[in-house]
Amino acid sequence: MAETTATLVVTRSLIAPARYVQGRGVLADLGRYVAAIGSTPLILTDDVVRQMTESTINESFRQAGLPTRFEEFGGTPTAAEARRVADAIGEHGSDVVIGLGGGSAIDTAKAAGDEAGVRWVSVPTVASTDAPTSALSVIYTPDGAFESYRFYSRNPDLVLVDTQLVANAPVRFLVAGIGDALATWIEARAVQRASGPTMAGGLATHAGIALARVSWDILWENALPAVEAVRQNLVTPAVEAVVEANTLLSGMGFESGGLAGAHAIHDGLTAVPHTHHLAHGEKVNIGSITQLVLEGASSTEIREFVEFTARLGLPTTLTEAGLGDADEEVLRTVVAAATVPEETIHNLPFQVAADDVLDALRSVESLGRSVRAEAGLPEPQAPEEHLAKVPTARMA
Ligand SMILES: NC(=O)c1ccc[n+]([C@@H]2O[C@H](COP(=O)([O-])OP(=O)(O)OC[C@H]3O[C@@H](n4cnc5c(N)ncnc54)[C@H](O)[C@@H]3O)[C@@H](O)[C@H]2O)c1
Ligand SMILES: [Zn+2]
Repeated sequence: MAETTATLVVTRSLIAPARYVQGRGVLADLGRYVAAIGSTPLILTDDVVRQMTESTINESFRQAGLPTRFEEFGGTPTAAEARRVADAIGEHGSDVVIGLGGGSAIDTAKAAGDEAGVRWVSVPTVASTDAPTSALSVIYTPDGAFESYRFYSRNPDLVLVDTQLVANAPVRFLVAGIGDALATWIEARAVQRASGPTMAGGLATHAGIALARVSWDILWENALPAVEAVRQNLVTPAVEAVVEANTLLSGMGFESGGLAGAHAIHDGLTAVPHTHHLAHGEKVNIGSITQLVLEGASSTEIREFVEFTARLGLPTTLTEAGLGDADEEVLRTVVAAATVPEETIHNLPFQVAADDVLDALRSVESLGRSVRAEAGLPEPQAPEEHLAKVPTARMA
């Protein structure tokens, strides 16, 4: 006879934003969509993004009968910045907060909205990460090192992407977003093999895994032509496809499919200042290659991935990550941070030892160099000192 003790229930879960809207010029409709969510929005953004969007938003909000209030974003999603913005939400009596810009402003808006108890909306102006769709924020220390994930009970009420804005931005953002999105399938399939937990909680649904896979397929087909188009600020079907892959499919795919090695290595890379010139998706690409090596993927698969991402302009060597001449102690710091017990690297379907991760990471340098040489691509370049911490409008 069955006992009446608690049973271990295996759950599968999928979470998603309430609405996703993408299209050229769609920022002009933001007011109409936001009016369905709240009546006193607060827009969190920096000066660069405000300048390129303010007149369109003013007009859109005027037509929708919404007041326009901007709050200047401090630049890093720290706990203190989230608190400050939450206080601003309370002060102004705002009932919805809009993260406008890159992943940092968007993550801060989510954190602040959660603290203040209001709804939140993502309006990415670059397709550089899959942050806009997720129900979590990545929180950093004031020095830019990974601190923690913060999970929320819901995804954004709206994600709205204007593809013309994305196409007008420096192409490096789109390339970084492709790096972030390619990792999604590499990680989701590893989590599936391990029957590991996803970021949404529980095991992955078939839908979550399928979204991760679709994102990968779209990128192999469309990433190179999309990058070419965005160099010329063009919105082509390939650009539309890649923006959706980077933002929606990768976002839902990683959250409901699971993270593993690539993002843990990314988090580890943030622990040393050498890599701070890289965008999120660029660091993730070093993580993807490291994970492929660590899990013993076939040499053909690894080399194809390295060549494809090198052609896109993603870093594929330690040299490009600023770690070309880093001593063992620096790499050990990266690995120690990547392998702390709470890290997603432990979702891989085998025991992960720090020494194995260290060697996989070290192997990336010669691997990346030899693939580049074979493919006739130029030698990797070390970052220049003057490069900013994140890509800005100055860096095409
Ligand atoms: N929460 C999640 O699920 C998740 C997922 C992936 C990444 N992230 C986080 O996202 C952050 C990285 O985001 P990011 O790579 O977008 O960088 P970012 O948000 O730090 O910086 C973006 C920069 O681009 C500029 N910018 C924005 N739109 C522009 C445009 N159209 N033209 C020119 N410049 C423009 C901004 O002024 C800003 O300086 C990291 O904090 C990372 O942890 C979070
Ligand atoms: Zn990511």
